[in-house]
Amino acid sequence: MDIFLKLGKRKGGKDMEKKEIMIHLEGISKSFPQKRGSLEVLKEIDLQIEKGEVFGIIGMSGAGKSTLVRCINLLERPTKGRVYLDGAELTCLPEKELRQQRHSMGMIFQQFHLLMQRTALENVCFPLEISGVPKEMARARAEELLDLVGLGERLGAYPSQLSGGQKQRVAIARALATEPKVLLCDEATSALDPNTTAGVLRLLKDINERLGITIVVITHEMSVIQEICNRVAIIDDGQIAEMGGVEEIFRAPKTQPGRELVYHEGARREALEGPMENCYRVVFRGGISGDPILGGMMVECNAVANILSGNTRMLDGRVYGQMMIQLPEDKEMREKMLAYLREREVEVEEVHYV
Ligand SMILES: Nc1ncnc2c1ncn2[C@@H]1O[C@H](COP(=O)(O)OP(=O)(O)OP(=O)(O)O)[C@@H](O)[C@H]1O
Repeated sequence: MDIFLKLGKRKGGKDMEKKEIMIHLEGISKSFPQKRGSLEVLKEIDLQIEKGEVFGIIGMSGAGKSTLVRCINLLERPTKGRVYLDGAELTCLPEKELRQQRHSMGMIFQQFHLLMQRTALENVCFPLEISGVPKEMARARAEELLDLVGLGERLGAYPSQLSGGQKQRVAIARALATEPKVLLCDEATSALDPNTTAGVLRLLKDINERLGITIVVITHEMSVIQEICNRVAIIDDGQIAEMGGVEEIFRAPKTQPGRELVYHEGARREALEGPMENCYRVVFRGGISGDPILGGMMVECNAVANILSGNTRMLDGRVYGQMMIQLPEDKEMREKMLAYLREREVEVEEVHYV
């Protein structure tokens, strides 16, 4: 298998770069038998995740995200296709060797899955003990990892004595115990409040940067993707609808599932509010509080835009603002206003619901 992916020319003008691939899914399909026939949950998924990147997989409920992540570590056997990890095919391995390879993939879950009768330290020691690491060594490594996740002072605490965010930190330390190449995160922050979520995401990013571990983030929340991922695949009905850089997809999603996730965080507003006329999504560099471009447009054109919603996002260290606006019915006036925005390098796209 070719484990190098040619990326082509990048924005900064760098020449062709070769990136090594950590996870390669080739034509993955998965069906579950039903009383009558079968349910096709994944359909011919092709995906390459580079070494050292934080890759997001996003989709609405039932899209097949969890099944996909379980096919990566082969907790679920794909019906068709091959899975490669760091150049080695996993799908052809006998169960014993596969168990060995699974140590290269740590996983964390929404519900933490900690052993409630064991302390934080014992939870982290557990995978080391079952893989035969001597007790003292396991303990030393577990202490080091709990320190890394900010719980160096809570080694003796039981899960019931820890907050949700702390439990997830223990789970992260446990997942790192076997020194995996990849960390799979299945809705790891979905049970946490926004502040705790931000802390856990910062920790994951830090682990990615410090340890160079490839991270795969499964989520239904675009804000999670925007916070830490480099690239994202949007899954819809068991297929990849769209894939690309997070910034690129935020600025101009190309597919309907992509637009629903970016514009409305996955809520199907169309069904709730019905179509609207003359509505546009505008994306500004530098956030929406900086240059008063919309104000300038209204003064210059002597017409009013109805501001329907707006927010600011930080993507890869750069600030972007997005707004949903409604422009006047008069076509000539609308075009004048749109031209004003486009001249100022604001990205504008007509939307049919907000
Ligand atoms: N073991 C199974 N047997 C039968 N059907 C399954 C099984 N696992 C998943 N499914 C079905 O596959 C579809 C996709 O489920 P999956 O959990 O992968 O989606 P998801 O995108 O992770 O959704 P959610 O975020 O709601 O968990 C669903 O219709 C689900 O009922």
